[in-house]
Amino acid sequence: MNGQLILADGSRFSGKLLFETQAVGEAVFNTGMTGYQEVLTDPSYCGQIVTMTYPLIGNYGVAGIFEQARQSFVRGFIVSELCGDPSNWQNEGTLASYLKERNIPCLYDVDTRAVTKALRTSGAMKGIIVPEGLAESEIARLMATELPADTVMQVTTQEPYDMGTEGPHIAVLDYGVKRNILHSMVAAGFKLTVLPAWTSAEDVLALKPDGIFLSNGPGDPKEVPFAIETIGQLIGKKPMFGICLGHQLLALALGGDTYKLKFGHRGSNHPVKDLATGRVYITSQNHGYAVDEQSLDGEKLVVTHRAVNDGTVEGFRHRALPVFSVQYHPEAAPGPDDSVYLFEQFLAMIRGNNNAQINQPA
Ligand SMILES: NC(=O)CC[C@H](N)C(=O)O
Repeated sequence: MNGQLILADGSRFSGKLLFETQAVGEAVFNTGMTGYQEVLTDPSYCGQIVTMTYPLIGNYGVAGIFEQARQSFVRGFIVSELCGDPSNWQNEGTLASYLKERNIPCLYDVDTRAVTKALRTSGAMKGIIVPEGLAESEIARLMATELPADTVMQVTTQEPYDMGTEGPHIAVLDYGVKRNILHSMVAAGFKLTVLPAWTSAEDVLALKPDGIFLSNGPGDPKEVPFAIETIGQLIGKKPMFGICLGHQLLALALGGDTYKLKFGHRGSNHPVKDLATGRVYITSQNHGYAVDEQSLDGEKLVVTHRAVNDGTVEGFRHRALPVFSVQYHPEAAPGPDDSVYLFEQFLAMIRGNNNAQINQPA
């Protein structure tokens, strides 16, 4: 069945619908050559229609080990060639059946290069996926649908749970945490209690944790004011580490500001410079917002990492307190593991070395 991706600026891109469906979301693009299943299950994509720029998707199939959350939260998936004949020793099925079983709207055989050029030129914007021939009045109605603002509440865990058996105890505030962040922390030597996003500062501290972790997650950080307030109450009480949405919320809680990037950073090969050493790391990223450098209080905070492509803030730390965060994803999945050392840096910080700056061995 033929279908279309229609963007809010009126541009239309044709393709084939995997099954009859309609979808509304923010249209974005991801430049990863692999990792489509991790993208589909990364809760940070909640509410978005993701276009994969790599022209062949599905070529190594799907497998349970790649899942990053209890379910997919993407609103739609746009690909060029959808491979129906995967080959990989871990393969458990085709991407097409995976998408159908989970009811994830997919438009394939699309000129994804044209979609990406449109989003790069005009910026990320609302998009809809519709069957060809849908009445224009219905298209206008779908396009007018409000995008949800409560995405963190949709993705966070409903109940606390524990992971790991030994090491310092970390309270993880789950705003949409990717499983590989949790696995990376357990591998680094932490014991975790993962908490719903709405957990109060009092309840976090009642666990007597050795440190607090602020997770990645979907949406505009300013749409989660309760999290900013809770983080504000926790700063200085325990060592703290934030990733992606956690980094943005930490900046807001410290009096800084965030803004929306034109088309964001999504992919597995984004260069980031560590400003202390001059070393460049290749990182996995997925964000549409960034911390405004000018808004950070230079007396208290120092920018530690910067994106090489556009110079935006990729990390900062507190000058006096054991508090730091990064915009990129050190756990990768998919992507290079250049930055997993940050979990060890957090461990060293908790063990009392507040100025821990552990760099990846040469
Ligand atoms: N991966 C993330 O945590 C994304 C953070 C935020 N939702 C953004 O788009 O910027």
